[in-house]
Amino acid sequence: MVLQAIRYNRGSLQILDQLQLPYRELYEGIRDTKDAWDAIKQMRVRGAPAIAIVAALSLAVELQNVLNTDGESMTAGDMVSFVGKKLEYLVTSRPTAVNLADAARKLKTVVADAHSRAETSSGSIGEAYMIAAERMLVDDVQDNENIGRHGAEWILGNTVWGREGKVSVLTHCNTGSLATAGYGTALGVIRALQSRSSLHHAYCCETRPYNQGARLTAYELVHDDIPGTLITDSMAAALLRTKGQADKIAAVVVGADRVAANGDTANKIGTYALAILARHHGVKFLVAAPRTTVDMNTLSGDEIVVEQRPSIEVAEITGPRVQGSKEHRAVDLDHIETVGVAAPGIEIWNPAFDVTPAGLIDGIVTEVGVVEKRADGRFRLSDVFDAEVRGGRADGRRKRTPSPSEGP
Ligand SMILES: CSC[C@@H](O)[C@@H](O)C(=O)COP(=O)(O)O
Repeated sequence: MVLQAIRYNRGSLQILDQLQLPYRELYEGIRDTKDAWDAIKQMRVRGAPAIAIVAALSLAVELQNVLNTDGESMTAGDMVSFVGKKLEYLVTSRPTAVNLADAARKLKTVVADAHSRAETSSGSIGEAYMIAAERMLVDDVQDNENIGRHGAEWILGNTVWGREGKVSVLTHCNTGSLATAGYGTALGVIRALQSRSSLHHAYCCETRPYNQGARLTAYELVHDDIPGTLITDSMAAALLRTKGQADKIAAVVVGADRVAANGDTANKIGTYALAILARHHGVKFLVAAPRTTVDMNTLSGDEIVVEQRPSIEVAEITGPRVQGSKEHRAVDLDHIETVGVAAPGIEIWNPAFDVTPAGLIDGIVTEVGVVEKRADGRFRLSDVFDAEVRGGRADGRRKRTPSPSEGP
């Protein structure tokens, strides 16, 4: 059965509560933007594309209810300002992933366009919003399948092990069906390699402090019968050194929360360390992300605001009590416990993301193809909006928005 983290029908939205995984598959109703804001902030839903889509759909659900109850009394102008305010509120839930801000910007444009039409009303504007938000859900899955295909082809064509036919890949955090509308980005590349029988093995890092790798990626690998092994983050160097050759580890593939115009990439904390390791060991380092993650308005990684998370995420771990003998361990879902793992009183630094410099990245895999560095050693990411990339298609332009001082 295909993993579905987001369940949506017009007027109804449910998310798979990721804080309960991998032990419990519990869906939770999202009735409005407040519910979505809380779920995003508390990381019951996480992952850059999933956050954006859940936020957008939560407003679609809220609008459906508003139109059913107060639709008659609302003018078209009321509706535009209602949607604008709700989108601005949603964007404050988590700062680093750009997909949410990008979705909000696009949806505001949809609403403004609907308002400018001749026979405009609160109902027609709400309808235009809902159609656009629903489209995002569908498009994200399609984009991820294309990312998977381009990434798999690139690895198979650009690495020694790939040309021999089978590769292993190391990944970080969770970038799969749970972090997106479906299929996944970096995990989509792994799925695509597996589907063409070109995957030898997938390794995933546990991803401290929140353990998205241990809890979510490992769960997806097991769910999809993909040969996989979990390592702690601190084992990555030893893995590449001792098993890199024997296991044909051809690439480290990660997702992204924001790719700046020069290719610097914000992703889950620990990604930068993996990029340095990959370079040292001659392993390719790929970032897999849809174009909604590419932010042409952020010129370099220095401009990316990295979210600081609460210190308890480092100092404590929550999970079900484990019982049984050494050989037969069993989790007791009736006893969820939080235990300390740090000395009380110690100061804690907990940035959720780090920025990998473009110089350490070999390719940025998007739904329109893989962007590689040009002869001058730099990425030209505007190519993804012109689709001048390998195997690309020509559509979806989104260039950097000029600042007022730059003129038209
Ligand atoms: C396809 S999701 C890519 C990234 O969003 C992912 O790797 C990541 O860093 C998620 O961070 P999270 O803090 O769990 O939302």
